[in-house]
Amino acid sequence: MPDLNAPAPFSVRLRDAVAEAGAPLCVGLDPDPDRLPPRFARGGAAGAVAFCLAITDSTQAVTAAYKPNLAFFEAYGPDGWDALATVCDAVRRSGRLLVLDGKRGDIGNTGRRYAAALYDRLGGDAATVAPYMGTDSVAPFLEHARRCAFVLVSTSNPGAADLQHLDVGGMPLYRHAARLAADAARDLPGEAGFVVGATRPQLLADLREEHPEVPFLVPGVGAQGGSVNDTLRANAGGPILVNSSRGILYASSGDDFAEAARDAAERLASSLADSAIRSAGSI
Ligand SMILES: O=C(O)c1cc(=O)[nH]c(=O)n1[C@@H]1O[C@H](COP(=O)(O)O)[C@@H](O)[C@H]1O
Repeated sequence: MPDLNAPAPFSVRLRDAVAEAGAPLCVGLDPDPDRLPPRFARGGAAGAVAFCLAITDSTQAVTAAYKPNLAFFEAYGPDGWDALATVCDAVRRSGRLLVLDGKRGDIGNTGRRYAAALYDRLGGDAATVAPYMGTDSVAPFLEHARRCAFVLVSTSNPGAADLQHLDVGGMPLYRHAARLAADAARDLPGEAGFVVGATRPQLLADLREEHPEVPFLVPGVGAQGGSVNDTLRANAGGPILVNSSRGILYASSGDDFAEAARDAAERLASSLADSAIRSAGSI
């Protein structure tokens, strides 16, 4: 008998979350003490929690997923773990997808503990995973049914070119990373997704052509300069989450920060929705 209470596969939940939000918007939760409004910055880890909860409250109507970046919580020390757990609870209660961005990747038995922390303890629907230790380092994140391992395939930063774009046996290394993740997921219960930066839309288009059904997590719009239009055109209608962190979180540093974040999220969501319609028309 199927368990009717079990959550649906990640791809199904992604499709539903995007339909409910009206756009494939992922809001990154990167509470940076140097950027928080002063009254939150003074509050340490508790200030970061209060700030993130104000952001999730004000943006959730148009948001399909939230992506806490673990670095911004871990930097608070032991209190940071509690802060992260509180923010994760709030996201789960909101019904939005929870993507945990820790960029993990290690030998198998260590990887399994990372996966237990992110999926079982914190309740993440997905986690970001670094693939450069190979298949056995990605596999622990694919052993959990209904979860998605977003593998760092083609990242948004300038240094992506240092290794990921190198020609390896007639094909750039990032395409090997994508195939490795997709192949590993075939024999395991979890799903593989790819992190693909918005800053290089041609690479996104190439990956989408080869992997039409794979969910993409796309950071790099807004503060890093990637274009929403180019991203959605290159994506050709595939499953996608487009992340913005600083462009939403720090839209204002004043007392109106939550309203400013809501306005920024609404603007980005509506430009994502418009671009998706335009690119569907041009196919
Ligand atoms: O895995 C990620 O989320 C990620 C991958 C990547 O290639 N580039 C990238 O910027 N990120 C993360 O996405 C977020 C981008 O933040 P903003 O540039 O402020 O929108 C940060 O949390 C980064 O760590």
